[in-house]
Amino acid sequence: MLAPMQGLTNSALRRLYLQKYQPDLVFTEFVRVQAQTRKRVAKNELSDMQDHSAVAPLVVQLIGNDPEALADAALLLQAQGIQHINLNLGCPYGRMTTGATGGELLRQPQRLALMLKALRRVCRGSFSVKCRAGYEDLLQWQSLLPLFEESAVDFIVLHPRTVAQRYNGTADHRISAAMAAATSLPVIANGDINSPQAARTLLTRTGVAGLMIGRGALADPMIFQRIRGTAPLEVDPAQRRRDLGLFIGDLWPDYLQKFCGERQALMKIKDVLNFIPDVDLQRDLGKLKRTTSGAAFLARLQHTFPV
Ligand SMILES: Cc1cc2nc3c(=O)[nH]c(=O)nc-3n(C[C@H](O)[C@H](O)[C@H](O)COP(=O)(O)O)c2cc1C
Repeated sequence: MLAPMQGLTNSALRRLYLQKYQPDLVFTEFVRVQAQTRKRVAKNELSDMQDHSAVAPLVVQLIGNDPEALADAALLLQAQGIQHINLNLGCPYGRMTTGATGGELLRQPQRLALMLKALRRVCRGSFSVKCRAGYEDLLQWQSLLPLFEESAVDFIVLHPRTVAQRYNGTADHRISAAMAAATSLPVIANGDINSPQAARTLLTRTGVAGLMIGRGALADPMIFQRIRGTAPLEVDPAQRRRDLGLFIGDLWPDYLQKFCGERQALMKIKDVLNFIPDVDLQRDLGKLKRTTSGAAFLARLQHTFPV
């Protein structure tokens, strides 16, 4: 499944992945649930959800801390046809002004239990959580697991770093294996899955039910197909350029349509380019990122990443 990534996995990017790269499931960026207003979810966030859910399941990820507001938001989304809800328990950049959210909630198990209960009560489709292994302690998941089991979540996405670690160090998938062995709930492993080979090893060695891939799927959109064996495991540098040229070229018209104006679309597509890590492509990607108009962007793309 394609991971939720704020600022990146908007409806245009998700649509392209579903049409061409076929993850089994896509997530929205996190959707902030407002406890202070009766609306609960901002209008622009709602409009970003109304598309492709017929092609593959769309999971809407909520972030918030108020049980009642979260339940209201889930009801509102379900009334709009959304069937799958996920709760963010991993974001390390909580907004403290409106109370602890995301990964911070791992420090508030009592509140968390109320939130899980409230959401489970109203979610008629799947209700899942996405969490870190712990706040500061990589073993905290052991005390969180009974909470997830009691509230009968449908699956757990585990990113086995602590919240305090943010993105430092590496995701320790021995923890994913340990969690999968400790519960009958499906555990989805997430974090640092950057190659189809690593993905396959994880699937065979850890007993997890599935994989969620974020940055690795931006670096190589075909990773889902490579894992399944419907695309080659490896490609030569010329093919790599062609694949990226196609990916970026397909994304551009959708971004132009989604974002107001060329400037905004350019800014947004450059955010995607930042996640392509190939050392030998950085010079050409740098030139692409320095373009200042749509025409220049396209000309440079066709010149350096011909398809
Ligand atoms: C730019 C960016 C934005 C992210 N936004 C979210 C988000 O909205 N919700 C969430 O649960 N995780 C978010 N994450 C975390 C990813 O979903 C994922 O857990 C993390 O990147 C580890 O997986 P990966 O190594 O496959 O990227 C974000 C990560 C990045 C890099």
